[in-house]
Amino acid sequence: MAEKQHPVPAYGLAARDHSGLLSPFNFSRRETGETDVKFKVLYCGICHSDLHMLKNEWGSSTYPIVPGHEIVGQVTEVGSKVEKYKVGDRVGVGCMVGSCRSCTNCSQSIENYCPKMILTYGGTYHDGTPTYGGYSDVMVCDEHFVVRVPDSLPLDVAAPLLCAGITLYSPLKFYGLDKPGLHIGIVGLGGLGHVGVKFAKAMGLKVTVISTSPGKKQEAIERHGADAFLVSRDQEQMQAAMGTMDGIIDTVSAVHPIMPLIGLLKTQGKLVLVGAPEKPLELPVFPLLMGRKIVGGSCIGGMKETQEMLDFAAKHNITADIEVISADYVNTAMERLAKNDVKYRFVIDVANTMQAP
Ligand SMILES: NC(=O)c1ccc[n+]([C@@H]2O[C@H](COP(=O)([O-])OP(=O)(O)OC[C@H]3O[C@@H](n4cnc5c(N)ncnc54)[C@H](O)[C@@H]3O)[C@@H](O)[C@H]2O)c1
Ligand SMILES: [Zn+2]
Repeated sequence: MAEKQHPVPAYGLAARDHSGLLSPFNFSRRETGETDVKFKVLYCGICHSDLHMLKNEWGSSTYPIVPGHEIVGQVTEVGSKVEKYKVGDRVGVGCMVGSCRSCTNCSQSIENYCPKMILTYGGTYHDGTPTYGGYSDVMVCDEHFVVRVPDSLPLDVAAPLLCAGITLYSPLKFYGLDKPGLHIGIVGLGGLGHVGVKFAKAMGLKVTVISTSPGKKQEAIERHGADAFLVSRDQEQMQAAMGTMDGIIDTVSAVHPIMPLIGLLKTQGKLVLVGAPEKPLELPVFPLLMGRKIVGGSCIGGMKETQEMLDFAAKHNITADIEVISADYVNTAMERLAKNDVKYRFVIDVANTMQAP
């Protein structure tokens, strides 16, 4: 029984099956261990991955699922060996809550690629119990997987940075697409895409948004700071932009053609996929060979880099554009997210709207 596994009562929203419908769920969290931080969850962002997981679109979901990996809150208790945090601190937890801490990847601060990485929800913790995410009132997490939210960032608009922010920041850095003056494309102006534009602009890049929705052009440019906007279905526009980009970050959540994107790249340009469609994409080989082009992937970021990203966001005043919702709106929010009807991230006001009855 999830309710009795651990001593600390917790309350949240869970899906019981692949209908993905969320409803109230009583469960429990472990006692605050020596290196654990316990915090009251204040806000939690809704990532498209939550939707994929709720509906078992990746085939790996086990129910019940309490989603949520863009979690921010205030520390209420710390274990005796915790060094970095104290009661009252503003903290966040992203997509992972554990890893082996000893493999090559862990020792290089890329715990996100540890073969034993433990997801914030839908995973199994070291003690054998299932992990539950941030659509819940309380969180307990080892301090290594907790980050500090800088004081200048309001918590609600900072929450989406914990996943969306790091998912765009990390590939820009790793693939060398962070050099001022480079031209990059960002495909999909959703939760990931819109913060990606902001990070890329703060790095001094020229940014073109590539989208199927012409209606997003004005906001992409005026609100998020993009330099240009391409409607991916407009052949003429796409043709005119061929061979102009040093890199492209593709955030699209559904199956889509990547051939036109490869065409937009300069010789030796890089197409980085971060969106996670449920089915494979078709990979045209010749256009890659002819321009020595690179297709890569990227998955969130390590803990050190996640903290660096938050500090960078604070320095450059980067926050997400959000729609704050109450807990009882979450199923409607999921329906809207599935229809791309969100500007640009839903964030649940957990503290004020999610209380145990
Ligand atoms: N790699 C990672 O570490 C990582 C982290 C977080 C999310 N993701 C994945 O990234 C994807 C995007 O997440 P998000 O939260 O930004 O989602 P979102 O729904 O906010 O944004 C997705 C964008 O893709 C666009 N889109 C959807 N279908 C399309 C299609 N067929 N053609 C063109 N554009 C289309 C939408 O209009 C929207 O702008 C999801 O698949 C999610 O699971 C990956
Ligand atoms: Zn996410």
